[in-house]
Amino acid sequence: KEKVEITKEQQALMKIITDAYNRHQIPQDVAKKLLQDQYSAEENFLLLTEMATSQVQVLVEFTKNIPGFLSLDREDQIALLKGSAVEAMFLRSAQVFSRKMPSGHTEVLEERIRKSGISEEFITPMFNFYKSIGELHMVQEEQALLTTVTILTPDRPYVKDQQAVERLQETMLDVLRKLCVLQHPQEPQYFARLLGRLTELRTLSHYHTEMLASWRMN
Ligand SMILES: O=C(NC1CCCCC1)[C@H](C1CCCCC1)n1c(-c2ccc(-c3nnn[nH]3)cc2)nc2ccccc21
Repeated sequence: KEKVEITKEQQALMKIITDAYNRHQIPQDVAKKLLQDQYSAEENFLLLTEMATSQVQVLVEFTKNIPGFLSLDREDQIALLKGSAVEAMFLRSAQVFSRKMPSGHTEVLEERIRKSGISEEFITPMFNFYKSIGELHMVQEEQALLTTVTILTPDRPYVKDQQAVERLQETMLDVLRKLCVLQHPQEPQYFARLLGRLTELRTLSHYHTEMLASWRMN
C-alpha cells in the first residue's frame, strides 16, 4: 500500500491557498440576510446581483494568491477568471448552504431560496448539487483547493497557453488527491467523487444565463 505523504512545499502551498480562501470571504453573509427577512423576487434578484458582483472581486483577490497564477499570460489570467466566475459562485453558494447552522436554519434557508424567484426547472438541479457538495463534508483546505482547481481549468474559452495552466492545475490536483487520501482514509473513492462534482458544477453553470433570464418577477 503506497504511503501517501504531503511534502513541505505542498504543505506551504496548501496553507497559502487556504488562508487566502478564508481571508477573501463574502463581506456580509447572505445566509444571515436571507434567514432574517423574506424578500420579494425583485429584491432577491438585486441581492443576487450584488452578491455575485462582490464575489467576483473576492475571486480576483483570491486568485492573486494562487502561486504561479500571476506568472501566467495576463490575457489568460482574465480568460480563466471569466471562465470560472459562475462555477466559483455556485461552488461558494453550495458551501454557504452546506455550512453547519443551528437546527432548522438550513430548512428556512432552503425555503427562502426555493421561493426567491428562481424558476422551478432549475431548483432541483441546483439543490441536488448543493446536497451532493454537503455530503462530501469537505474540510476548508479541500474547499479552497477545489475552487483553485476549478479556476485553473485549461480548456476555458480564449486560453492561449493551455499547457501552462495544465501544469499549475496538476500541481493543485496532486495536493488535493493526497489530502483526500489522508482526510478520508476509509473512502479511497473520495477524490474521484470530489472531481465528479466539478462536472455537475459545469452543467449547473450552463443554466446560469437561462436561470437569470427566467427569474420570476411579479
Ligand atoms: O446570494 C446568493 N449566493 C451568493 C452566495 C455567496 C457567493 C455569491 C453568491 C444566492 C441567493 C440570492 C438571493 C436569493 C436567494 C439565493 N444563493 C444561491 C443562488 C441562487 C440562484 C442563483 C442563480 N444564478 N442564476 N440564476 N439564479 C445563484 C445562486 N444559492 C445559495 C445558497 C446559499 C445561500 C445563498 C445562495
